[in-house]
Amino acid sequence: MTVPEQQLDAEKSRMDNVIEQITERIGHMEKVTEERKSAVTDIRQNFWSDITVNVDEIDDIMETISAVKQQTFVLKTEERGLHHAEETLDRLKRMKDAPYFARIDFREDGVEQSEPLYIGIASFMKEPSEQYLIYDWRAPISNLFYDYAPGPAAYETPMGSIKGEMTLKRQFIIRNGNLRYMFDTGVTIGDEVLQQILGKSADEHMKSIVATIQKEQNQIIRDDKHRLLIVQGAAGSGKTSVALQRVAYQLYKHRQSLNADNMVLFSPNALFNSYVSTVLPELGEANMQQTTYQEYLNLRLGALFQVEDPYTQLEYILTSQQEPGYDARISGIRYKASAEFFQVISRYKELLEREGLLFKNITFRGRILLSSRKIAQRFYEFDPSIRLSNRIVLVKEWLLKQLREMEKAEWSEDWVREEIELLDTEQYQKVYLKLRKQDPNLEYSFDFHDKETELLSKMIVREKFDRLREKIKKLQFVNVTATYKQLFTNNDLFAKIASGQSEPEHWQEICRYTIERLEQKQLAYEDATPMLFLSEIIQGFHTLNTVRHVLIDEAQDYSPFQYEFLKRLFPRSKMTLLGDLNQSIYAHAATLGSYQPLIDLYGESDTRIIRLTKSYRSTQEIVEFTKAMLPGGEAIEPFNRSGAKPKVFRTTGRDLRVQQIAQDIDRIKSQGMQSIAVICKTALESKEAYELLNQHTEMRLVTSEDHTFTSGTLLFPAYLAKGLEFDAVIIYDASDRVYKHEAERKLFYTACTRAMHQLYLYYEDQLTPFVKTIDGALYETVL
Ligand SMILES: Nc1ncnc2c1ncn2[C@@H]1O[C@H](COP(=O)(O)OP(=O)(O)OP(=O)(O)O)[C@@H](O)[C@H]1O
Repeated sequence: MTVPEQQLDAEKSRMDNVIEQITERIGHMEKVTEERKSAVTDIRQNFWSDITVNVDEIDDIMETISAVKQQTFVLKTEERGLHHAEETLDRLKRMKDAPYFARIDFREDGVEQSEPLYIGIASFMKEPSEQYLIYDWRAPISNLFYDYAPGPAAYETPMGSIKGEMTLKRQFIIRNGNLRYMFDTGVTIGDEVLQQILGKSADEHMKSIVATIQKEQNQIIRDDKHRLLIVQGAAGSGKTSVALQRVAYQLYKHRQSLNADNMVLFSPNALFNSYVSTVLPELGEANMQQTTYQEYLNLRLGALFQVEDPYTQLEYILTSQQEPGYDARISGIRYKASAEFFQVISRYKELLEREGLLFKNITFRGRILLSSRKIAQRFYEFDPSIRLSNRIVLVKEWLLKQLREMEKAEWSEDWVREEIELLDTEQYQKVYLKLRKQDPNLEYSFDFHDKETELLSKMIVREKFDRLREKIKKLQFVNVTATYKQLFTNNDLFAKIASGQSEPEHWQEICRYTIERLEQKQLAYEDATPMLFLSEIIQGFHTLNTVRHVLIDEAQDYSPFQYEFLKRLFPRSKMTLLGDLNQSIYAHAATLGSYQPLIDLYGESDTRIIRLTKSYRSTQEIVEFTKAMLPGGEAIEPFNRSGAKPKVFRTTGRDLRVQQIAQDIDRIKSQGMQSIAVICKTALESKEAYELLNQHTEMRLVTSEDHTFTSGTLLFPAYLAKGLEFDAVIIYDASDRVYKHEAERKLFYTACTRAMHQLYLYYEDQLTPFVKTIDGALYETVL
């Protein structure tokens, strides 16, 4: 709806006025920041000169400590003040360029006049009246903008619901302090602004969507009631965007009790982390902790095993169909990801409380000091009602005590004398000084040599035993690997604890494969979480209690087993899971065929599922084309933005295909598109494609080792492109020999849905059966 000229002028002059006030405030805050900076520097420089250090008497020492504490407190307070001033300044500078993006006029019931309210990334008040010139988008009243069209409306406050009428809803696009565009809207949030935003080129960083959050997305951002929030959203429906705005919202709403360090985002890989890392700072918030599941596995298990990453596992699944043992591996992956296997490990724990836990021999210089059998005997002598992990602690203490006795027995052993002979001067010197300190006249006494030998012996033995003690303190005497392995070597044991479950297909082969890898100190990705879980329940869980909110993007890629583990890892946390079952690409995906296992985690009453069906990323043509690949894809709704039809090229031979792709890339670039992705099925295919294509046109090969996302022409396997988006996507080889098996459908869909404006597919002979639309694309044959 166009706005009359007169109102446009009024808005412009209001905006200029607000910017002027922001500019003034910036000036003021710059001064405040400078003053605080110099106060902090001053305290740091004069930290000790303001304190009288006196350590003569105990009272003096106490007084000195108290003065240091006092001074530290003053410094910390000033530093906090400086940090706050810098943050405010930074936010004001950001607001100066675009102070707000919306206006709503709201008349509260019982009040005559409606109030205009302007909404921006943060609140701004007129001084000294404290009248709001801008409301933070997260303030309760701002909810009106996201949830209502003009007409009756209401918003919630801590004091209750405020009802009234929205008489105007207006949107602005302000850039660099200039009002570029403004219009009044009748619907919840007008399509015009969104169309402009979505029509732009892809960026190397994700953008914040605060100005155009849609009603169904807003529910996700503001949900505060449920322990577990599950978002099932179509490709491009804004799941990642919403997750980040949700973090910003939570940080605002619970600013007294929550900070960015209490929130963790699990994302698929480091590349994706780099892609989303700027959204929160853009909103003036600190970034939450960002990690990947693999990073956590490596942290916990990396010292003991070579832990396979999910991409290596996936690469095997996609490329090794013909290899012996393939079906057994797939069956093993599925089983070890399942809730059934989780149950097996839980029942195993109950059994281990009574019998079967394995320990390691404690050896010293090739001798067994304490045998695993003896340790096990001691372990099972403790009262069985004591928790497994507590009994381990008791065994640890017992072992340390035993060790003290054994250490003494070593002092007079021959090997100690031999080691003394080999000591260097520095070590001798150390002992000599120590003895002198004990008795300055000692070196003249007749037993000096004996004393020296005694001390050296103790020193040598202690050093060696310290290493043993260190291992015992880290509970390395428990043989978790062997205890896990037992499940695969002892058929009777497995049958006993898995009773009631049907034996997984290819079980004997799964067992062989598992044992073989463990013996090579390799941990297959499917074994990593079960092994870690077993280790935690035996040795005590390393819970992360300070984390209050966990967000998991690409949630469909985690298994029920992993969710059970994460639930225990973060016992005090809310969870937001954002996923799309249509983009499940892992072999264990079948174990999460629905969200039921997730609902079971915290129970129905503590769980909410929200579905997002509208896709914003791609043009209507691309969405129509891609949704036809999915059974049940009809439910996906494209956002109203039109573009070119996807193009499908049939070529006669690989060389021609490569030439055609290279030509198309150059043409797309000449149209001004910044970001182009050539997507292959696997890393293997990507390498080959890169070697061929790079001879014709410049591009970057992306691998799972990459940490930074950049724009330009990138080439990578589909699974690494997850969560990302590009102006144009080129599917390197869409032939049916590449994408044929049903298990590859979702991978293919994921690859195609990365395209925002243009999509190209190339194939030879036969096109993949997953492409169904005939009218929705342009078909061409290149000869
Ligand atoms: N309300 C919105 N306003 C503006 N842009 C939006 C909105 N919602 C989504 N988008 C845009 O749509 C694109 C897709 O969003 P996002 O990546 O968050 O979707 P997704 O559901 O996580 O996708 P996928 O599952 O395919 O990775 C992004 O460019 C995002 O900025």
